[in-house]
Amino acid sequence: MSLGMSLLLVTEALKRILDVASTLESENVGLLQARGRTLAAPLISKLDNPPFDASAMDGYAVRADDVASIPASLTVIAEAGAGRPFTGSLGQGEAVRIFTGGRLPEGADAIVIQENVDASGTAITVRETAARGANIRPKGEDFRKDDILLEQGRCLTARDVLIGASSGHAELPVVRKPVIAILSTGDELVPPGSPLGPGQISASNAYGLAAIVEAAGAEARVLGIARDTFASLDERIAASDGADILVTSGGASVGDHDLVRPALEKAGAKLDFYKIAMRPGKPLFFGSRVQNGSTQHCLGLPGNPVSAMICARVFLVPLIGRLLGRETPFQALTAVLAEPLPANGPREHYMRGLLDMSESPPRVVAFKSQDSGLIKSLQRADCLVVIPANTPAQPLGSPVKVLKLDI
Ligand SMILES: Nc1nc2c(c(=O)[nH]1)N[C@H]1C(S)=C(S)[C@@H](COP(=O)(O)OP(=O)(O)OC[C@H]3O[C@@H](n4cnc5c(N)ncnc54)[C@H](O)[C@@H]3O)O[C@H]1N2
Ligand code: MOO
Repeated sequence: MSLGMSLLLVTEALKRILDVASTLESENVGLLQARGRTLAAPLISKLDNPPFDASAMDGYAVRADDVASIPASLTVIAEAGAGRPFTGSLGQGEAVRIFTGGRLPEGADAIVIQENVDASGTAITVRETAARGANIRPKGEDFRKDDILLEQGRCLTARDVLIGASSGHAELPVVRKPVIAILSTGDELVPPGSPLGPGQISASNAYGLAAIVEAAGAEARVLGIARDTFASLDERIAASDGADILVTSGGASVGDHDLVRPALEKAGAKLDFYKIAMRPGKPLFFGSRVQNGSTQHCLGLPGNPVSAMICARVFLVPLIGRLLGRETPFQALTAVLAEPLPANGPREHYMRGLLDMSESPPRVVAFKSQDSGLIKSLQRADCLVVIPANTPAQPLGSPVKVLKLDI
């Protein structure tokens, strides 16, 4: 465990977090519950699509040879609607009335659309030729039985669900949703909407964090607010039993009331690291504890709402991704500074800013004030400008790494 002044680099901290996490077990869910879940195995088609040669239009199934010279007179011998196939066979000079989705009758090899036909009882006159295969969707044209349609690890979209249903699956195997317990700590916190007493503030972190957790494909279990006492922390930590990750906010620093780490250690957690070379996010800690044979990862976020949210995006979202068996890298891009930046200190700085993608290369401005108490600037920002530790002052036009904020 790294303690005291040895601050871990952000990349190293992230690696250590991801290295100890592995994909959770899978479960089957119905198609209506599948969107947003992570596919636990490749999706293999059980069917050909279409399952039979099918008409793409309303009209008449014919033999292409019979309509090679027009006008052509044919006799309608039967009807083939969708789901009501004609089981006989079509001979020379014959046609079958067919509708979109109807199975192509044996003997037919083209569909003439009804707009090109004059009908009088069972006698029809075809006014346009139709080439072999015209308006027919051949069996298996789209996909075939045993084709791999979706790769394992995909976050299922609406279109994925559609193809799951089309390929004969009533349920899909998905990775179990990680359960993320979220614990707020601090004597000063009151639930949002409650009147503030002296020195109190609105406890916002759990709500922002729960939203990130849900967006990342996990289930949030909000544990409420623990007071700055071991008794209160012990009780709330116990309520996290069974959760895959326990995220705490606040009480991570060095103050007299920062009891979260000792309380977690009391509850059996082994700390892996504490303090990282990141701004905001210096007092971040990570560890894990084993309960009833399963591992619970413990991520301690700083209390400042901006720090908590940025650290959740940088560390918690990839950790959830790892439990789900999918990669969720931050999409880093390079932009140039539209305003100069002062020299950076000893921590990698994740600066809130605004990105202008309409220029090439994109231009970015980092806000002047980066105090981690300023919630409105996080809300307004659309990116984080990442400045490595100890970078000297940078003039306008300098290239910088930028992470788009998608939270
Ligand atoms: N002497 C030092 N003081 C501090 C250091 C340091 O290295 N030496 N680090 C600073 C840094 S950096 C940070 S970040 C903060 C984080 O400290 P904690 O994680 O212990 O957070 P708290 O003190 O509990 O809270 C900080 C701030 O955030 C507010 N807060 C807490 N929880 C919530 C919540 N759920 N919703 C909204 N706001 C919350 C809290 O009221 C405080 O204002 O420590 C520095 N100090
Ligand atoms: O690292 Mo703290 O999160 O800057 O305010």
